[in-house]
Amino acid sequence: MMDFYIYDTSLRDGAQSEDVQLSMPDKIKIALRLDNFGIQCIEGGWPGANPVDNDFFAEIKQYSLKNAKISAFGSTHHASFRAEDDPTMKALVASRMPIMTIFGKSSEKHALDALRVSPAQNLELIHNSIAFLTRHAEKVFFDAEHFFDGFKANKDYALEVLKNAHKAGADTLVLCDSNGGTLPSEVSQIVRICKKELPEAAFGIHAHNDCELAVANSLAALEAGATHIQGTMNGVGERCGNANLCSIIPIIEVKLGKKCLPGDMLRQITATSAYVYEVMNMKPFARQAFVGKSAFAHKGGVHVSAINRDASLYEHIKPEEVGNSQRVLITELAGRSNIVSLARRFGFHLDKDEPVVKGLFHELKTKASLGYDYAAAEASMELLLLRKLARRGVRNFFTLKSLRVFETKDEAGQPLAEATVAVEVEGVVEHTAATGQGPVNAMDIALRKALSSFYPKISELSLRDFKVRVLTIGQEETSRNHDLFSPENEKIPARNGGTASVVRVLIESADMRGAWVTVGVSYDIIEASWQALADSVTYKLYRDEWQSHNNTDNE
Ligand SMILES: CC(=O)SCCNC(=O)CCNC(=O)[C@H](O)C(C)(C)COP(=O)(O)OP(=O)(O)OC[C@H]1O[C@@H](n2cnc3c(N)ncnc32)[C@H](O)[C@@H]1OP(=O)(O)O
Ligand SMILES: CC(=O)C(=O)O
Repeated sequence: MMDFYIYDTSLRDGAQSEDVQLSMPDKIKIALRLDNFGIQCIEGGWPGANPVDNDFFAEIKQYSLKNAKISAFGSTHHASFRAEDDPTMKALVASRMPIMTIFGKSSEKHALDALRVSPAQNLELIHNSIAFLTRHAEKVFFDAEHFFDGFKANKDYALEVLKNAHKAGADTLVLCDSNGGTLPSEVSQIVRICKKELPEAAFGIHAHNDCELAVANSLAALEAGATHIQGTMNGVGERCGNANLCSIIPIIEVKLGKKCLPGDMLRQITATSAYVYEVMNMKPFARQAFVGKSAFAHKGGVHVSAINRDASLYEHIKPEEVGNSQRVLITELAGRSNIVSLARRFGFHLDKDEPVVKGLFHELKTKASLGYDYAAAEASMELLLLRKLARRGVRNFFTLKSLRVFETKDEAGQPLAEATVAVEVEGVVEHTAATGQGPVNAMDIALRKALSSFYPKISELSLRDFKVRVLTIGQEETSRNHDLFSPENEKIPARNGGTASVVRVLIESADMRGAWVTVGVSYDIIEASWQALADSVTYKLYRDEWQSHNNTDNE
């Protein structure tokens, strides 16, 4: 038995988000994943509103869901029809979904200005629509749209709407902060009054995030007695979004010690959030509470020093509880503790005072201050660490003997890039040339050609992303850092901004085992790209060798 009823509206209100457009198969994929995750009710869309939603309701019937019931959403019937003749009501019934949710106006202003019906007529629309649908669904939920604004304008009318909906047979009265402008203290107070006026009714909350308060408002309602919470995965939704279930669910389970998911499904929430982002074709929000990439990422040396002693000193819950993990970042704000922690991740137990830690600390910190973003390029950081520790066979798989890149135009005036590369592998020099779509592509093709006879698996490597960023670190900053660190520190020659700026290149590469990111920094974009490319290829070769070495050991 769950303490709270989670109602997901990602496929309906989430799809009202400006940057979300879901196909029918996308909706099915998300619904199946949310069912698996343990959501109790999934609002599929508005039957009759568009072909995708119609197809979704037809298709979802082919699946037997283990946790969720699907709800079909719509409005109260139109004033010009009787409930039984209204197209929206008919489409809801035709969907044959077990749960039907309708929204109706709970503010006089909305009845008068948006619907252009009298407040008394609005009450009739609500009553007739709910009474009609209760004959066709297992449950009917009533979304009291603009409830909090309506209550503040005319408390008696807003309460009359709820009483009317309850009398008509609505199973849950869902109080909506449709414009997202209500404060938690108001939500709390208003929900308590509603519960007092209708002690036998079940209450829900549907909050929007226009004041960044949707989660806080949902929790305020829940603490005041609401048991049904509507929200979306990752908080997607119209305007600034809906209450984020990826925050509400962990708060209910971990902070309040109540249940809203079966068993230990909470551990799946980070993966489920990522899946929904992927299907919605959205970039995940790194700083998202609980499930974001940065939710348990530690950058400051002081923090890392403390978490190495006890993670709870800077973590409010254990990341594993929500299926996330701790990350320690190596940046200009790192201390030696960051290095110790990083090394431990790769299986090396180092002491903070070991010379190798000090050396690594200086090198990583100086490079970070010069623009090498090791938080983004973890593969480059791993290579640097392993090289410094001279462990795990990170060797020079190849030595660059020469590199020439030039650009010309073909007869049609199109740009043509050509690269020639000479590399030495175990005493043998290989010299190749290639043309490409741009200088980096040409360099990439030429390098792989040169290495392919030595390392045939190089053909598995693909470059997935290439990002260039002009850095704004000033020259003064570089010299200040040189005072701070040892003289052998890498120096980047003077830069004057504009076209002489230093650039950072990040390359994301992949093979069948996964993806990795490498970095290069220089005032010369070709050199920065070369550094990132060389690290990418080295990382692939090192990982393959390490893997086959481990497999041999295990046989
Ligand atoms: C708070 C919310 O998020 S509610 C959900 C909002 N979501 C959507 O609107 C997405 C789906 N909507 C649609 O596809 C279309 O709006 C449709 C198919 C539902 C209706 O399209 P149309 O018939 O062309 O109407 P249109 O969208 O221009 O206007 C909305 C109509 O709904 C009516 N309406 C609005 N709220 C309600 C309500 N609670 N009860 C009954 N009717 C309502 C409006 O009065 C208006 O009808 P009118 O012009 O006759 O007064
Ligand atoms: C019902 C709904 O989506 C709202 O009031 O915001």
